This record gives sequence, C-alpha cells and structure tokens, in this order.
Amino acid sequence: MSEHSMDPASVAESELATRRGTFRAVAFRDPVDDQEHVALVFGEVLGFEEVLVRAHSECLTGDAFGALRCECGDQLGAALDAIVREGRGVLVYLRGHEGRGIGLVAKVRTLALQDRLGLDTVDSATELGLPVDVRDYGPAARVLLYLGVRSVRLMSNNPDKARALDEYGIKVMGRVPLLMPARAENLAYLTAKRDRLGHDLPHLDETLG
Ligand SMILES: Nc1nc2c(ncn2[C@@H]2O[C@H](COP(=O)(O)OP(=O)(O)OP(=O)(O)O)[C@@H](O)[C@H]2O)c(=O)[nH]1
Repeated sequence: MSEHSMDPASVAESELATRRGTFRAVAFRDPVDDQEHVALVFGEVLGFEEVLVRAHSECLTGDAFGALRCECGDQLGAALDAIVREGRGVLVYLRGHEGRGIGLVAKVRTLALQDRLGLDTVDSATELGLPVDVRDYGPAARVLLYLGVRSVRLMSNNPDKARALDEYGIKVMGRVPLLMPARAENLAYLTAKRDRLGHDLPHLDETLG
C-alpha cells in the first residue's frame, strides 16, 4: 500500500437501493483529508476503461434542500440518471467541498453578501477574505483507484476538475457536459461560472447572448 492509498479498514460497503436503482455505497475515510466521503457505484466497474464518473462537490443547500440559486442539486440527479442509463459508473460525493472548500457557514455568508451587495460568487468570497476554490480531488482519485477505475469520462463543465484528477493518476479520456437549464434564480451564478471561473457552459450563450 503506497503512502496515500486507501486503507481497507477505513472503508465500508453496502448495497443501497434507491429510487433510480440499486447502487453499491462505498463509504470511506480519506487518509489525507481525514473526511468521510462516499462513492456510489453502479454496475461492474473494476478494470473497465472510460467509466462514466461524477466527482460531485457537496452542496447541502442545493443537493439536500433543492436550492435553486446554484445548479448542484439538478446536476446530482442528472449524473445519477446518466450512470444508471449507461449501466455502469461511479458518483463520488465529496464532503468537505462545501462552498468550494470554505465550508457551510462561510458559503452562506457569501450568499448573504451576494444578495446584499449584488456581488457574484467570486467577489463575495474575496470580499470576505476567503479563497474562491480550495477543493482537493485527491479523495476522488484514491477511491476510484481503490475501485479499480483508472480511466474515466468525467461528467463536469469544469476543466480544472479534469486536470486535477489527471494529476492524481486518473486518466480523464473526455469530459461529458452536465448542462442544466438556466433558471432565473441561478442565471447570475452560471454566468459567473462561465465568465470568471472558466467553466464550459455553451448553453448559456443562447440564454444570455
Ligand atoms: N463559495 C461559494 N460556493 C458555492 C456557491 N454556490 C455553490 N457553491 C459551491 O460550489 C460547489 C460546486 O462547484 P461549482 O463551481 O458550482 O461547480 P463545479 O463542481 O466546479 O463544476 P461542475 O463539475 O461542472 O459541477 C459546491 O460545493 C457548492 O457548495 C457560492 O455562491 N459561493
């Protein structure tokens, strides 16, 4: 076992029947960030190439409560649907990524500032002296390698995410767009992601020109 590979003693697995189908839930404590994460595995993935994968950053407000100001909740559902349609794939749900790594309280502070001062998702963090993105994709890479997945098609609009996984030894053979329809409530968020964070969101061009 290399210094940063997963220790089987920190992993627990069970079947998880969901309304979409039955996944294998692989919960693990990452040896580096010491956080608990989970990989939802659908179908056989061990040794397969170009497995359909989503590395999903925790967003309690969007994922659990259906908040509309970001598209996180819609992306979570769409990624799981795509994996089930494909018949195989992995969704890694990354804890500690809340607010792009600043945490829930700080994220909610940025949301309040966006509402109060009209700042976007980037400037609201900077205004508070917080980093814009401090996510580490090491835990996603480590659990994928543990599952025997070395090459993936990554469902993401974020080129940095693909590069980060690649640097951790996961071959990203392609990026699969995960484009959610823009809504009035998330238009500002999506626009800032396109214009300031370099996300590929071509469908916005039709909406925004
Ligand atoms: N700091 C901050 N974080 C936010 C805000 N809205 C959503 N988030 C967090 O952003 C993270 C998701 O990152 P995004 O930038 O939306 O998208 P991404 O994961 O980089 O890219 P995709 O793979 O295409 O989804 C989640 O952890 C959310 O909690 C916000 O206004 N401020």
